Amino acid sequence: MTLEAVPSPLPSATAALVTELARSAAESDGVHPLSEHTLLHLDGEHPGDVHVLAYAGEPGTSDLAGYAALGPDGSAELVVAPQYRRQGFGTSLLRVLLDHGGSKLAVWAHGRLPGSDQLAARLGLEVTRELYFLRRPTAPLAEPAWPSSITVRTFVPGEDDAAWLAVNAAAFAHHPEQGGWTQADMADRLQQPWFDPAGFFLAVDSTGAVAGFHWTKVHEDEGDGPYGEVYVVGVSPDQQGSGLGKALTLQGVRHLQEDRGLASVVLYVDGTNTAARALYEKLGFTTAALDVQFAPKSL
Ligand SMILES: CC(=O)SCCNC(=O)CCNC(=O)[C@H](O)C(C)(C)COP(=O)(O)OP(=O)(O)OC[C@H]1O[C@@H](n2cnc3c(N)ncnc32)[C@H](O)[C@@H]1OP(=O)(O)O
Ligand SMILES: N[C@@H](CS)C(=O)N[C@H]1[C@@H](O[C@@H]2[C@H](O)[C@H](O)[C@@H](O)[C@H](O)[C@H]2O)O[C@H](CO)[C@@H](O)[C@@H]1O
Repeated sequence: MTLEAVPSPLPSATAALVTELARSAAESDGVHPLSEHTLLHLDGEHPGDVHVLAYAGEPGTSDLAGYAALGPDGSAELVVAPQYRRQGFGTSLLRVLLDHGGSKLAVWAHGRLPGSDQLAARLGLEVTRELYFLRRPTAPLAEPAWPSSITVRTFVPGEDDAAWLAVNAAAFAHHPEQGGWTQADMADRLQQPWFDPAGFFLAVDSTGAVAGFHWTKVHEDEGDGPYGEVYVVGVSPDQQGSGLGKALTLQGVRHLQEDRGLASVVLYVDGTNTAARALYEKLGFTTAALDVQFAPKSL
């Protein structure tokens, strides 16, 4: 076993090995081990990112047994190839993450698969965050009821970027990742094949200011048939409690099931987000899976 910590950028040949390793694990586990953010950061230079590579044999060969990603904020993910499990690769990768991330480390366990709790406990980590994965099969939905003076339109790339970033930052000021999105984070996603401005809704007030948004996403080529996602819904704090979030959510889900003909819609929501969870439960979403983050136990 050989491990090496590599600062971004990752050589493209190595990135391809990591992508294949993640695909193999997802096929075996039924859960993707790496998030959209980590996959986007496999390519290109992202200052502060660290890639940890675990080789069964010599470094630099194609015999990649495991991979871990560590961001400058301490968020991390790790995956061991199915054929290399129970051989200590996960423990070794997690030790390197702890060496580099220290007390800031917050490592995801998507789907909280068997072994993740045991591995975390062995190295003194505890669950510090729960992220619920909800699903709603296509079913009739009410028309959106827009608050007075609010109209809805779709996002115009290159024109609405700054306004969206400002409302997103305000709506998610207390969110560990979403509120900190930059123009670069947005641009990464606008360039993705799944991006569709027709599925990105902006609620604007009588002055034309953006009061809220619902950005939808369609997942294709992920094994099962295509499905939609409530990718992110946000309402400006001064507009919250007026029915806008419900109207925006309805607008996007109706678009996914009626305009895009998708059989189901999913979404992710933090366990502590009582307002959003209440809204989605009311609209018929139910829990399909749970992701957790582990962090070093507080002393
Ligand atoms: C998939 C995702 O994007 S998850 C992330 C969702 N976005 C965020 O968390 C960003 C910060 N929060 C927000 O932007 C808003 O609070 C939202 C989007 C969660 C809700 O938007 P709002 O406009 O406030 O919701 P709205 O007024 O439409 O209320 C709809 C329902 O949500 C629930 N709800 C809203 N606020 C609360 C609250 N503070 N406590 C409990 N339930 C609440 C209620 O069930 C409400 O139904 P009601 O009509 O019976 O009151
Ligand atoms: N509802 C959103 C904004 S608050 C949310 O909670 N996003 C999470 C979620 O993101 C998903 C993840 O990146 C998946 O890999 C990707 O396929 C989905 O499209 C994303 O919505 O999980 C992330 C952790 O894995 C988390 O950082 C986001 O905040």
